[in-house]
Amino acid sequence: MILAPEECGCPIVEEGPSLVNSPVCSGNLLFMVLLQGYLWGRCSISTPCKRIESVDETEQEYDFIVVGAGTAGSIVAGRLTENTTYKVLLLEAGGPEPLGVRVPSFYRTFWDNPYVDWQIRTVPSDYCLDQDGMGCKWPLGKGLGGTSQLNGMMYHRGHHADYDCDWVEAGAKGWSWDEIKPFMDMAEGNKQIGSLVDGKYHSDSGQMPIQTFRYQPPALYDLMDAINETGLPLIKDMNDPNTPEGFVIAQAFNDNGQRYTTARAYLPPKSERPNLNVKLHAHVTKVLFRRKKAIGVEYVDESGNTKVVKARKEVILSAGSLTSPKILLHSGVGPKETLEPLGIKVIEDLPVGKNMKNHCGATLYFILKKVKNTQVLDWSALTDYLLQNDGPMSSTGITQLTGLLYSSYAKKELKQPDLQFFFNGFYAECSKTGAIGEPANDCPNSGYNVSANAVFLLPRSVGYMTINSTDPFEQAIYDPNFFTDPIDMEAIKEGLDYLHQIFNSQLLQEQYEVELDPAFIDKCTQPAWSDEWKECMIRLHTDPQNHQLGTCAIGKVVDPELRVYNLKALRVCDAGSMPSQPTGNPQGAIMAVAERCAHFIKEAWQ
Ligand SMILES: Cc1cc2nc3c(=O)[nH]c(=O)nc-3n(C[C@H](O)[C@H](O)[C@H](O)COP(=O)(O)OP(=O)(O)OC[C@H]3O[C@@H](n4cnc5c(N)ncnc54)[C@H](O)[C@@H]3O)c2cc1C
Repeated sequence: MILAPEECGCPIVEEGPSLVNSPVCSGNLLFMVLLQGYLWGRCSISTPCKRIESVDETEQEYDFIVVGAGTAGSIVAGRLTENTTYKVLLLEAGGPEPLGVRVPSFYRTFWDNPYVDWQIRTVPSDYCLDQDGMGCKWPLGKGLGGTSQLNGMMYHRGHHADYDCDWVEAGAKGWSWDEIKPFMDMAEGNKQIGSLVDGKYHSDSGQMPIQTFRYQPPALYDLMDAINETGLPLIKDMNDPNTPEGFVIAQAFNDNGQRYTTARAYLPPKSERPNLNVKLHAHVTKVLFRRKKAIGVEYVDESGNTKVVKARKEVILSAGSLTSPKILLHSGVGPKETLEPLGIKVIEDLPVGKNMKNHCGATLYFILKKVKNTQVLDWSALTDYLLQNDGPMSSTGITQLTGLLYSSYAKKELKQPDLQFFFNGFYAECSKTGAIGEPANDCPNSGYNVSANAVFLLPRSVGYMTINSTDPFEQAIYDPNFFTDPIDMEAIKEGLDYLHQIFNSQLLQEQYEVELDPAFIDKCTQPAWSDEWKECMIRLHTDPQNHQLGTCAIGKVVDPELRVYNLKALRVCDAGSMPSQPTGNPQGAIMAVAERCAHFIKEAWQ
């Protein structure tokens, strides 16, 4: 039933950008206006009684200050305030979660929207050449839930060797698989134990709901059949250590057809948790110190006023791997050769920002010349969604399929696949009029567009971030240094060969008549699929993942309990604290880092 707003029990406050002006879908005003209105009116989607309200003014002092209400920060603040004797302030530069991010099929809709995306660009380079020579675009979440508002929702825990070998060897003592697993379990609320996945490798007691999306488009099953035809494995659970390799419909952070950000999963409204104050539109500019002890932070509020707030016990930075180091640098914690020339007083000389790592790959664009029904957002999809939380709007199309394989550089005995594959298309994100059965916007003239990505998960190239200004509102400098190690390029080429096999399969050729999209290959004039062509495509259509980490790594900037070395009362708890990549999607590991961070803090202050 479609409910009228007054039946929700709390007033509906429309916040954040609307779907109506989405750049992904223009020209369908009436249908999109109605769709947005129906979503707001559906209480189980807009959940007005669970709204996280921002305090007007912060108090002078709190026990703990958490900076950033993103993926990790929401968990840290949610867990700390379970202890009702702690008064916690959660400061977030962005605003509330826009309603549209809850709809899985709109998962790309808010990329590049300044309300929810920091719109980060890396330094110009000889890759990401399809992005106007201005460096790579890195979408980065802003607002409640942080990047868990924008991401593809795939749940992966990484492989045991990521922790047992890579993390521990990098100095993360106490972070082996067996030691981190309890915290993964603490976060995971798996809804398919017994029906799809094995309880030995999953937990159902955590706060984050996890399951496969309810809906899979028919094209996804064709794609799986094509993969099967090429002889590549299909698996049921990519988190089962016995099946590390294969293609799978990923389990995702969702429930009842809706995305769950960590803010939604962990942060109760003010009425239920009075010891938690959330201040939105509060941009933290620096940490304040008395000698070597963090005593509070400075932030700028929505009116442009600079405020100071004190912490009795600790300050926890969870502003993400690209921003926690930036705040540290502006506070005087970082390499002295960076800080001194800028005139920033050095509080502690540490290699902040120096170990920036990210997964990297390439995107190939295809046209399906012979397509079946391509329109996936229409009245029928909207009705399925509103009435049953099901249908095309409740999933991410063929993006919910992923695959993990070994390149020739992987150590198979470690069961640590180092290539991952993603697919994009068949999203219910755009419609001309909402009429059932009409073709999608990009049909039928040239065909229907899909794309696929091959990503190397253990890149050898290491980047850095730094600042060259004392203005905390200026973007920092991000240089991922992709391909400085030639192995990274070679491994991605192997990944492209797998995609070639899949898209060249008899099934996809016969049923979809697939070909490379001429609009995306015309700059690479070498013979298709030659080594030179692949390198050209990789540099042109580079696919930097948004899995940046390591900028405040354990063993370099923070100790194994996530405390900044040689300073008191200051921790970094987010992707930046992770010393190296999990081989897969990182949010599972980031949630475990945040759970464990809260655990360390509670233990320290009990
Ligand atoms: C497009 C995309 C797709 C992805 N897909 C997946 C996926 O399918 N599965 C997966 O596991 N991972 C995925 N990821 C990666 C994953 O989402 C991120 O690694 C993770 O969310 C990062 O968590 P975090 O807590 O470190 O930072 P964030 O979630 O980014 O949180 C940082 C928060 O701090 C706030 N903040 C920043 N600066 C300040 C400041 N100065 N003052 C106050 N607040 C501040 C930010 O606004 C933000 O809310 C994807 C990422 C992207 C961008």
